[in-house]
Amino acid sequence: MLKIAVLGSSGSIGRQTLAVADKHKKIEIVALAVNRNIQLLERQVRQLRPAYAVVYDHGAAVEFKKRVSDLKTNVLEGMNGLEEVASLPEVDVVVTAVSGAIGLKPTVAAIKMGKTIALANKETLVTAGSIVMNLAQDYQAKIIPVDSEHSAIFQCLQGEKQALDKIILTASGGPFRGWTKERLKGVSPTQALKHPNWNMGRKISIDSATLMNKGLEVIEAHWLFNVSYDSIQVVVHPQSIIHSAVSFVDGSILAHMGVTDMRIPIQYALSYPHRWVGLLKPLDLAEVGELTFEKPDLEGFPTLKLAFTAGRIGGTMPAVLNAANEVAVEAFLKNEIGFLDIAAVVERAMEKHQVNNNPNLDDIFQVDADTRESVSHMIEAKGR
Ligand SMILES: NC(=O)C1=CN([C@@H]2O[C@H](COP(=O)(O)OP(=O)(O)OC[C@H]3O[C@@H](n4cnc5c(N)ncnc54)[C@H](OP(=O)(O)O)[C@@H]3O)[C@@H](O)[C@H]2O)C=CC1
Ligand SMILES: CC(=O)[C@@H](O)[C@H](O)COP(=O)(O)O
Ligand SMILES: [Mn+2]
Repeated sequence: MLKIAVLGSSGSIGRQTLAVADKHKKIEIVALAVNRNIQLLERQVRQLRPAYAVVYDHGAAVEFKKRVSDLKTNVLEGMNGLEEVASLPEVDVVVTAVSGAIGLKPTVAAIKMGKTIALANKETLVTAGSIVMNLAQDYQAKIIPVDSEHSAIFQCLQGEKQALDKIILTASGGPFRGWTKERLKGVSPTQALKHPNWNMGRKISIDSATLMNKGLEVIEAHWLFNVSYDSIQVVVHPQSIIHSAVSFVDGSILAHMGVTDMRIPIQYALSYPHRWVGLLKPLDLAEVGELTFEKPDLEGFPTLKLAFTAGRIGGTMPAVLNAANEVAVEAFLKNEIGFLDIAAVVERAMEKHQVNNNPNLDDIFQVDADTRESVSHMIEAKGR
């Protein structure tokens, strides 16, 4: 049996992970964790009977403990709870499927116990990529990407990493591909949440609309595959059939294709280095028809350029990019700022930041907290 802990079990990736586990009876769920969606967590716990359930939010945890007092499940709360289940000796794989840099601490806890991490939470690598990858090496913890592009690249590179020349990261272009800046000014959260190809959580959907998702993925790819930023090319591919590609030194390009369903990369992260029979009807290329490619619009969607800049500067700068973006996306979703303000706020936070080139984890947490505070003030002042 493969014993797993799912951090973020009520979310898009978390629910799809449980669907994969349900199909493959060789997976046992040891722990589930959410922030505050205790309605869904209760259903999951009653069905799956994990040994542990974590509710991050204190008030929701108190209520949840009452609701499941008839069960043997140990209910934990807060960051300690997340770190505890990520470190359990009986857990083989920790699926990090929480949204945002909150995923960093439990991922580090899991790494320090030498666990295998099925990593969906890209913000962890954006915020502290160097530290996380070094720790993984020191503690011999494996990080298997879940993000569709990185799973694609990981699969293309099996056995051939030495001959890699370039990573070709595909981007759908989001719901506003081809829109002018003028048109983008007035877009609403409802419009921005409508991704053309994927059904995802709210934060990543907004990131896809601004192209920040691709920027975060560039930094994620840099750390996962140890490639320079000059060797990462972003190509807009509106059909999202090619999930990414790699170009080798001899000029050959290997691409990974599949239907737009995250259960495939989630399953691969759990089955690696093997392949299990899939849950879905495979892609029918004859039905796909056309695959098209174009250059990203860096003027209309400046977040991608900002992410390349933050990645190249390195040190604490990517943590600033990420924290500022998380706060700005939240504010956009609450209609406190406009769509184009997201990039403007991130750019301003980066301009104000004094980079620490060699941060430790405490420095990263401090920069993350300071950026959130200063960006919140920036947004408040804008609203006045
Ligand atoms: N969705 C997708 O297709 C893809 C997602 N990813 C990445 O995967 C991650 C998850 O995305 P997605 O599933 O879409 O996000 P969702 O918003 O759908 O789900 C987020 C999950 O994280 C939980 N969570 C948030 N904060 C905490 C916390 N402090 N403690 C415990 N749990 C917490 C939420 O709990 P609650 O419900 O209680 O708030 C929820 O279960 C992100 O980093 C995203 O970028 C990557 C590729 C594809
Ligand atoms: C499913 C997945 O991995 C998402 O990150 C997806 O790639 C978002 O699509 P775009 O950011 O390319 O629009
Ligand atoms: Mn992705």
